Amino acid sequence: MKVFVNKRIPDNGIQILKDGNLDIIFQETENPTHEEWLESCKQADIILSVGGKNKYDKEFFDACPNVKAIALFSVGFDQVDIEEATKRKIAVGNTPDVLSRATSDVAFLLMQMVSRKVNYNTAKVKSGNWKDFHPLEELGQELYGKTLGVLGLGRIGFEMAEKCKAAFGMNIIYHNRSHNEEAEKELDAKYVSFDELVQKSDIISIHANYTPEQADLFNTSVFEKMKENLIFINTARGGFHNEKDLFEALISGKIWGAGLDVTNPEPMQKDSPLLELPNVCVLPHIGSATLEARSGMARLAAENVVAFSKGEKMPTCVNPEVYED
Ligand SMILES: NC(=O)C1=CN([C@@H]2O[C@H](COP(=O)(O)OP(=O)(O)OC[C@H]3O[C@@H](n4cnc5c(N)ncnc54)[C@H](O)[C@@H]3O)[C@@H](O)[C@H]2O)C=CC1
Ligand SMILES: O=C(O)C(=O)CO
Repeated sequence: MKVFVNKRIPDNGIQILKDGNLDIIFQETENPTHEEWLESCKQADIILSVGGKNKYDKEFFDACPNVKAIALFSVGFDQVDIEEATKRKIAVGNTPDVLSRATSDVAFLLMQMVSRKVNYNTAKVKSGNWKDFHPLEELGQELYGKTLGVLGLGRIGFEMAEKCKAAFGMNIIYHNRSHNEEAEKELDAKYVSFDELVQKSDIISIHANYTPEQADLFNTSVFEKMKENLIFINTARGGFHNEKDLFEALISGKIWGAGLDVTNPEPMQKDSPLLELPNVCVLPHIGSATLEARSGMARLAAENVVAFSKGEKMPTCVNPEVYED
């Protein structure tokens, strides 16, 4: 079978594909146009897909009837119309668990960077604007004993809550599709409604899976209900927050600060007004960017490809219904 790999992935993944006797098609150009990418997809039976830019929807499946499976190099699968893929019996795999530590580390890091305005303060030193010690300047806020609100307490949300509890003795509240009994037992996490989460949290960290129905979930009417000291952290997907509304909430003092690893659009425009604010820290979607996580992702994605090519079930399949008769 032919597998199309649209970006270079760690060597351990390529080795697994070679050992699985797959015929590998690599993307020839560094920044392919949509048409160039689509042409390569048309030749493949399986796509090993890196990045969130390429969408796998009805239009794509119609254009590439030969494609039988998609192995994503990500745990998030919002770039795929899963319902449509399942209808066509196209198996979709993702890369859970191996990146939970790295991604929750980034959420934890952003929370601390924002709480002490690290971004702004390092820029101050670099620009020569560090003048003198002042008792009233550059005051941050401490995180000890605060309430962390997790939206989407799954694999990554759990690890973020665990770190916040261990490091800062935080109270954990969460809103999820269902109760997370492990978190309730081990972290004393309390299930709350979305409204309660918004009103009671000192820090909100988003770790839910994104769907288009949740676009702009965090908008002015939601920011208005938050505490004034609220630190907003999004490492899930940029579509969850409305960037303009977030900016307004920050400059009007409705909330205190924001740390983003994901933006809408990505990459963020370099003239985004958010980048001018002292209590904001933006990272370029680096949640899973560690050697360890990326090699785990390469392994899982390649194993999904090989399993599918042998007629076996993908080990980490998003839509296992495709294997039912
Ligand atoms: N910044 C980065 O580099 C990375 C970002 N991510 C993002 O993190 C997300 C979460 O990953 P995992 O923790 O592995 O997924 P998961 O599936 O283990 O956890 C997500 C949880 O969110 C819940 N959920 C979904 N929609 C919800 C809603 N509207 N309200 C409340 N709860 C909701 C689900 O029930 C589930 O418990 C991914 O889908 C991806 O978008 C993942 C890895 C790296
Ligand atoms: O895995 C994901 O969903 C990412 O966003 C990148 O690792």
